[in-house]
Amino acid sequence: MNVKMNKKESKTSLEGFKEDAPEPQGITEDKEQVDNDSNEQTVNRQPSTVNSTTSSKNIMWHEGKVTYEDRCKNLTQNGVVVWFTGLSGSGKSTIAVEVEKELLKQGKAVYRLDGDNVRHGLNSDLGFAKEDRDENIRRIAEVAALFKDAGLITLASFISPFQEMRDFARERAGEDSFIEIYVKADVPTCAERDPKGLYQKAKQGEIDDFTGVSSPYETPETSDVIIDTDKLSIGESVQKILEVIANEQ
Ligand SMILES: Nc1ncnc2c1ncn2[C@@H]1O[C@H](COP(=O)(O)OS(=O)(=O)O)[C@@H](OP(=O)(O)O)[C@H]1O
Ligand SMILES: Nc1ncnc2c1ncn2[C@@H]1O[C@H](COP(=O)(O)OP(=O)(O)O)[C@@H](O)[C@H]1O
Repeated sequence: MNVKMNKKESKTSLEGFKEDAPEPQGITEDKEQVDNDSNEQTVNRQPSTVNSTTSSKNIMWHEGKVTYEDRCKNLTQNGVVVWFTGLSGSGKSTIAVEVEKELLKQGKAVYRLDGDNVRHGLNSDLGFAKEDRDENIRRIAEVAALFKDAGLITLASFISPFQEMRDFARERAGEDSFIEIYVKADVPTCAERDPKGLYQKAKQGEIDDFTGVSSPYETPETSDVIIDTDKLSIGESVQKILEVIANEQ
């Protein structure tokens, strides 16, 4: 197994650093950021594959002795975030559940994050207005990036209707550790499937801000894979995604 470096992470993590900041040593990135805006000259240390977004000057990274690469070696796999986006009813959860089952059979360390499930706990305080959806995806993007840093194949299925937040999730995981899958099915198809009866409720005005009906879905511009569930069976979709994941390992 070849543990992969993350090109975009390397680039991003250098941004904003002083010119005399130390260069990365070996495969583990360990950089120091000296904050000159603060009287106290705070030093922020950043880990191998998680880049800081904190605006606080008094938060310091506590370096561990186990790296991302160490974890990947133990697990004999690379961490990756597989991000499923699409309308409600497009098939995100159905496909992700099958992909998870197949990866587990292959002996992979895999974990699935799902919109409905996460909204029962971590994000139970959030609704479906744009700012709530953005915060929902921001938190999930951070969680998924941490799971990836733990070395897991992380499946995330969320409507994630806004391009900006999908890009944020990609940036947090790192370009080389993120696969965006557009689970494509149009509103009429999803409304006909209506597995939870939500389109019916939305059309009757019982649900506000329902994606595709009264809230926008921005068609993905940068998906790595498009799965057209109008054309592909569940089995065909699962096989296609397993092949893409295998290429990342
Ligand atoms: N107003 C509205 N719009 C869209 N979806 C709604 C809404 N209200 C409840 N639900 C249910 O919530 C699930 C989507 O949650 P997500 O966290 O994936 O949404 S988002 O990414 O923040 O847009 C979604 O799950 P999926 O059908 O699996 O996509 C719905 O079951
Ligand atoms: N080719 C297909 N791929 C995925 N789901 C499909 C397909 N054809 C029909 N379906 C059905 O569509 C529904 C998709 O629901 P779900 O997986 O909950 O979607 P989402 O998670 O995107 O809201 C399920 O009832 C599933 O059986």
